[in-house]
Amino acid sequence: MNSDLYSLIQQLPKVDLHVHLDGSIKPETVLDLANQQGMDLPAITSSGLLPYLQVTDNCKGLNDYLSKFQLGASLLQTEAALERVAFETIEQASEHNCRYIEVRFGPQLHRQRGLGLEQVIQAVINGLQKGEKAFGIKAQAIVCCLRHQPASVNLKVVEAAAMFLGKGVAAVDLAGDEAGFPAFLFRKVFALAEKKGLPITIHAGEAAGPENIREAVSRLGAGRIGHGISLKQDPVLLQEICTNKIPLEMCPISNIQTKAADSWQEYPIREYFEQGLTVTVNTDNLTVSNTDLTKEYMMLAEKLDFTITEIVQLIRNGVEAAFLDMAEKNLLKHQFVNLPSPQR
Ligand SMILES: O=c1[nH]cnc2c1ncn2[C@@H]1O[C@H](CO)[C@@H](O)[C@H]1O
Ligand SMILES: [Zn+2]
Repeated sequence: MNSDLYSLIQQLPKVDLHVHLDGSIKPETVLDLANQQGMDLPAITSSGLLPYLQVTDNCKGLNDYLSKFQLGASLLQTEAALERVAFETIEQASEHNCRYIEVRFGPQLHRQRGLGLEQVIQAVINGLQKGEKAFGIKAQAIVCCLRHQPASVNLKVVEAAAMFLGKGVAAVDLAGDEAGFPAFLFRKVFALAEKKGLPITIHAGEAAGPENIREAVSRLGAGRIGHGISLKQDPVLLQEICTNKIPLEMCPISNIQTKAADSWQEYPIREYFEQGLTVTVNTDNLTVSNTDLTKEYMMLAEKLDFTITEIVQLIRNGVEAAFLDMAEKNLLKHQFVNLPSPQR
């Protein structure tokens, strides 16, 4: 590995628009929480826990990837645990000079011990706000609807998210098993989100074709798309997304692990970038994917020859795509004015 390049990338100010709380619990924190909660674990060291929390290169696909969330979620059932893990997500981001982050989670997954949706959301926001103060990072939450859950549950999630709009929640999302539950099933849910004025991002084109991306932007009101890997299969749609400046939240390391792309050579980020799409680079899941922002950009440099100038452009795209109003975005932009842009 080129360590000069690594430290240059690490030092660049960055943003992360797509990171899941429940996929980013530090293994040591899993041990600690299990200890506090009297819960049995399948291993007693943090390295022993990794196979239960993290995928390897042998990950078979998105559903295999999603199986790594069970253990962590079982420990995120109290306000204290949620607040701690939200805080630690900001702490981990700060180690890579992240200046703005949107952390997402499905509040309905954290009710096993009786918490209400609003209590879960408030606990996460509390942790994010503590992290903002401690590390000088601006943080917001994104609330996820889940594909395998009934509309009745997702509608309640949207209602709860709307109560926190402008008070820590930036947007709503749709996550989970894309191949099993296509986007058109969620029209009622996202009609409510639109009615409530919630910005919308949808995981689409990760484990299924471009029809889910089309549905997301044309029927569900998505202002951003999570991943969008299969967009290249529909050049007309690609042009529409480009013209309408709808950002793609790409997560390169996760996208290779879930087999959204079969190899780095087939990963479409460079062609999207060169065609003028608003491509952003994000982590998806710090623990499940064993990643961080520096690693993501390093892979783009090493596997796809992205230069520092190009990396800086990807970072600026992320700032542009943030779910912030004009005034807040302009404030954030101040932190990205004097970036080094030497050619490698
Ligand atoms: O890359 C992804 N694609 C689809 N769903 C995901 C991905 N990463 C995480 N989740 C899902 O989002 C839930 C809330 O955070 C997680 O529990 C997981 O099921
Ligand atoms: Zn995701």
